[in-house]
Amino acid sequence: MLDIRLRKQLGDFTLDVAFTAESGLTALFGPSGAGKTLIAQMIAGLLPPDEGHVRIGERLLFDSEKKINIPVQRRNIGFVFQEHRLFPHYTVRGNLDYGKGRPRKAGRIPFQRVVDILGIGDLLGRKPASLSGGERQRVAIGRAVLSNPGMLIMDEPLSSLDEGRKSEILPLIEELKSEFNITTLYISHSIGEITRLADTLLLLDKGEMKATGQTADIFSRLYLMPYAGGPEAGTLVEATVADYDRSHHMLILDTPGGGRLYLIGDEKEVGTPMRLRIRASDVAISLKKPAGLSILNRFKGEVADNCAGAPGMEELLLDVGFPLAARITRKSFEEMGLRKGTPVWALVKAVTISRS
Ligand SMILES: Nc1ncnc2c1ncn2[C@@H]1O[C@H](COP(=O)(O)OP(=O)(O)OP(=O)(O)O)[C@@H](O)[C@H]1O
Repeated sequence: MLDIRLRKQLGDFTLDVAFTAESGLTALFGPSGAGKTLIAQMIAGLLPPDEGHVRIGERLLFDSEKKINIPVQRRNIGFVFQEHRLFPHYTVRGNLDYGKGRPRKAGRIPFQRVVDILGIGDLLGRKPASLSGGERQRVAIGRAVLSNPGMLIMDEPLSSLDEGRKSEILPLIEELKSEFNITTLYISHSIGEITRLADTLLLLDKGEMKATGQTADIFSRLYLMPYAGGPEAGTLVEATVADYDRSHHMLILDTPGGGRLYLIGDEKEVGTPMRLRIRASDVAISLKKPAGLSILNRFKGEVADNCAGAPGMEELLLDVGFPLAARITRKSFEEMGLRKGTPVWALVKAVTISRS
């Protein structure tokens, strides 16, 4: 459990935030300059807040009123930064051993298990300079986890990597998360990373918290669309595998509203839950039941809400048994005469849906 309140004035910039988060992975998301790194630094003890408190579980690390300020090295927080920051003269094993911390209540995190999950067993004798960027970052993640931290702060841990490396490491972070359940604050610009990993989302803008809550819930709040990802904004759908069409390499899922959703992908066991992301700009709207179209995903519903988006754009929230965000032109919106309650069909191409 995190319980945080921070106030800090730096020149013209005011950061004033308060939030709590259960254990699990909490993502801190917001545009450049929002104050994400400042929050991380203040929790870590690298920068003193003007006012506030930092509590992780039962440990009070900072309290301006009680004049408590535990120094950074005693806060027991593991870090992963954008660049790896490994010790160049140590081998991979030396780097992993370096951070060894006190065992947590739940016991010491097993070295071999972390090495296996991260796939770095063959690298133990090598020095960081001889590793690829992705390998170095896996070692940096391993070092942070093996320090048995009370909390992990990951500040844009994948942003220096190319897409291929990112998609290799993301599932490893997911596996570490589910296996060791370390309270984690994960800072990222990437909607894809956040929707995949985060249990709780903190949406920050200009030093203020715009929203906090369950990730899927925040992504379905229309008024947050401008903050929640710009062109990447959209909806998270929690669906369940219902069937597999092997000849078309296609998963068939049940959505919360009962409608079927088609998605390209490898076979999964019936009943497997999947979190999917549908970008608002990938949703088209029809007033009539669609026919003669290639688009497989067709959901019947109605307009639940709407608001003006960027110039020329309209943001809509559709109720199709689950909340589905759609972004269309203002021109289409007006020509179709859409308003709250208008019955519509929502269309989503199967190839645009990504596994979150
Ligand atoms: N020492 C400082 N003096 C004055 N202003 C500062 C100082 N450090 C940071 N700031 C300002 O505080 C704001 C928040 O900075 P911060 O680095 O936390 O943003 P961020 O959300 O992490 O951004 P990014 O995603 O680009 O890393 C910025 O406007 C920054 O210019």
